Amino acid sequence: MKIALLGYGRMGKTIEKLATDRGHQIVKTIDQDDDYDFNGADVAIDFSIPDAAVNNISACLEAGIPVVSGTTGWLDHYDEMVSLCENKKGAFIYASNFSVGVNIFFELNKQLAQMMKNLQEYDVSMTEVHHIHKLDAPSGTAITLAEGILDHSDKKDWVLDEKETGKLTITAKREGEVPGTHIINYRSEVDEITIEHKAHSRNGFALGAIIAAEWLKDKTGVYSMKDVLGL
Ligand SMILES: NC(=O)C1=CN([C@@H]2O[C@H](COP(=O)(O)OP(=O)(O)OC[C@H]3O[C@@H](n4cnc5c(N)ncnc54)[C@H](OP(=O)(O)O)[C@@H]3O)[C@@H](O)[C@H]2O)C=CC1
Ligand SMILES: O=C(O)C1=N[C@H](C(=O)O)C[C@H](O)C1
Repeated sequence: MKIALLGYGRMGKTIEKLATDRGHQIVKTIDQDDDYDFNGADVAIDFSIPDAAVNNISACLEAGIPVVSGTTGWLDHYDEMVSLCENKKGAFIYASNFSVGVNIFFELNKQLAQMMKNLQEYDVSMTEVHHIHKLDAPSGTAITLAEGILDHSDKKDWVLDEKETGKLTITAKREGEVPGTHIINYRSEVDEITIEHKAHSRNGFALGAIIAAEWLKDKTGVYSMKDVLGL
């Protein structure tokens, strides 16, 4: 498979290594200020920055190239990208987190939230920990987890680093080179339940994105990692 990488930072470079090991070819890396010449790519993978994701995804869809995006912090424009993909009869997957483990964790989180739904004595909160270079907070993964909780809760919204009655608190910590840790805690006066996903490196995110690209290459439509993994 011929891959164009949009964004050639920590994730772009990790994907390059793992994709090459799987027999794929990186035919183009597009970083800031590059033009959108995809050099015959079969598929594009975007791990760039929040401000660039919409232009990058649009350029792929306009060029008829299936696109996998893992960039976080741009989701106010998600519906526009879905419409563009449908208009162009293109192919598009976004995931806040491509690792298989986190996608299992998303399902576990929803099941736990469902079980805790009527147990008013427990208060739920979330903590995410990432490296100091991360531009957005809370993480995209934390927002997906929060949506999974809010769907089964009296809480109406989430708040970042604050406590507000009726809202889910997400605490975002930035420490050293932490690849990504997400913790959900249900606490009552008598006990607490905690579930945690801790990435040991970026390899899980990168491998998941490559698997998504392999899966998407010959399809049209808008998909999620749930479709890719059959969850
Ligand atoms: N969904 C998932 O599974 C995961 C998502 N992420 C997300 O992926 C994104 C990238 O993370 P990471 O690799 O760590 O970040 P980096 O900062 O290491 O890489 C981002 C790269 O994008 C480049 N860039 C800037 N502007 C553009 C542009 N217009 N077009 C293309 N590239 C551009 C930057 O170039 P320059 O340095 O020159 O500005 C940089 O090389 C983040 O949003 C992060 O949250 C990360 C891990 C997993
Ligand atoms: O910026 C990162 O590094 C990560 N970003 C994603 C997010 O915002 O959820 C996924 C992962 O946690 C690493």
